[in-house]
Amino acid sequence: MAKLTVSDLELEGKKVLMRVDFNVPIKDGVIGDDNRIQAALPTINFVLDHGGKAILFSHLGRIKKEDDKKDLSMRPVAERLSNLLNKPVIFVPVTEGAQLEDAIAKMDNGSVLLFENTRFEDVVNGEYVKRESGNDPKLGEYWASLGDEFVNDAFGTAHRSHASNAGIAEAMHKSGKPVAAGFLMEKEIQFLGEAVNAPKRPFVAILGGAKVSDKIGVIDNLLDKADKIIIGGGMTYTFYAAKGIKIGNSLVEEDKIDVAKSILEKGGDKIVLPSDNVVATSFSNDADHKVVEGDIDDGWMALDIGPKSVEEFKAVLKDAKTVVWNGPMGVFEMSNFAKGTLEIGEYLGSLTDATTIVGGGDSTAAVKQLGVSDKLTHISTGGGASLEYLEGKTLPGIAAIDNK
Ligand SMILES: Nc1ncnc2c1ncn2[C@@H]1O[C@H](COP(=O)(O)OP(=O)(O)OP(=O)(O)O)[C@@H](O)[C@H]1O
Ligand SMILES: O=C(O)[C@H](O)COP(=O)(O)O
Ligand SMILES: [Mg+2]
Repeated sequence: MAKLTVSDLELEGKKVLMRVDFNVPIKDGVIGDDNRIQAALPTINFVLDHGGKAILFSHLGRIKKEDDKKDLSMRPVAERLSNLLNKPVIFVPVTEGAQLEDAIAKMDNGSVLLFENTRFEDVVNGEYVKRESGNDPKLGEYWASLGDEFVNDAFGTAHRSHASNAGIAEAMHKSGKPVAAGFLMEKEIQFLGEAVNAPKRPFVAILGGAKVSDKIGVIDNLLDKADKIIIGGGMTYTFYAAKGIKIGNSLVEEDKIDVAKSILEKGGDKIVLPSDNVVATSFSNDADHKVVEGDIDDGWMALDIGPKSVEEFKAVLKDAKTVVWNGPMGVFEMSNFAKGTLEIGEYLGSLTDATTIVGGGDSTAAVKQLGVSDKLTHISTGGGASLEYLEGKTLPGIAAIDNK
């Protein structure tokens, strides 16, 4: 069903609440890759060009304790956004209260404001209360009260039912205010929709990265859709554990080993695991490292897939007509463990006959860093969101947008 979009709204002089996904890789206040910020610019510029007041907000990282807030302020994002838009961005270092309300009241038409990380609301007075990520209706109502219209352009967060996307939308509906999709949201739905509804086959999914407990369920569901599922990166070792292969100190989610077992039983040879890995003595680029096949001894951790696995994965990908990739094959941020991700990325770039879609904050950063992003069909800003969309799930962030 067609969704209401930002171009359907009356914007002049309106306070336009905009949920964006600015959950970018960030370390010590330095942004690693700003793809997600860039991807939201068309919608932001559209609102500004039409005389709207753009009130932006996003989560950044995960906040579970007070201390997490130190490194996860939105301030560096506001600075980057200001550079990209080439105009000032009013940064408000709080998520509610008089300071925010006053700043909004003072906004001129065509100006931009970004307030602090919405997940700061997850920890209040030192307690992990999850107001944002548990979708506390009071918080959604409060944020909804700050604006006239709500534009959701945060495709990357659409699989979450949080106060800042689903909660606000519900409150807007109750008060008769419109909820529309931004251009990025619209584009992502269009692109991924084709891959879900009628994938050209063989359809191969590649799952890696580190969010094992989040994404392992997706693999289970993708079994019905994909022809092959390649597992790599940090996702691998929970599956190794399920198969009784030794994993040393590699990343593992103990309480998902049973899920991995049942996926392996159900999937049979649809599931492709790496046969060798680059293992290291510690989580550091300077650590001693070597390639091993099969068992990983105690004192070693796997940080990349090995060369044999790369060749095996390429053989599976060779005839693919649709490839969806989420999650790097190794700790690509460290040069000694980037090779698996690089080689798979380059190989995908060479598959000119296939639709190749990469999703995920770090995965996107990886293909950009490695210089292969131009050769891929679509770079999605969604990680978990693109996967759940591909599974055919209804995403709460999308469901909450008004139909036309
Ligand atoms: N073997 C491994 N051990 C530990 N971490 C790994 C391993 N392989 C990859 N990673 C890490 O996984 C992280 C990325 O995983 P993640 O699931 O966040 O992917 P993503 O593309 O960012 O998706 P999303 O947008 O859902 O977060 C990287 O920081 C990378 O270093
Ligand atoms: O990076 C993502 O996938 C989204 O921004 C959601 O973040 P989350 O996995 O921390 O909820
Ligand atoms: Mg990530």
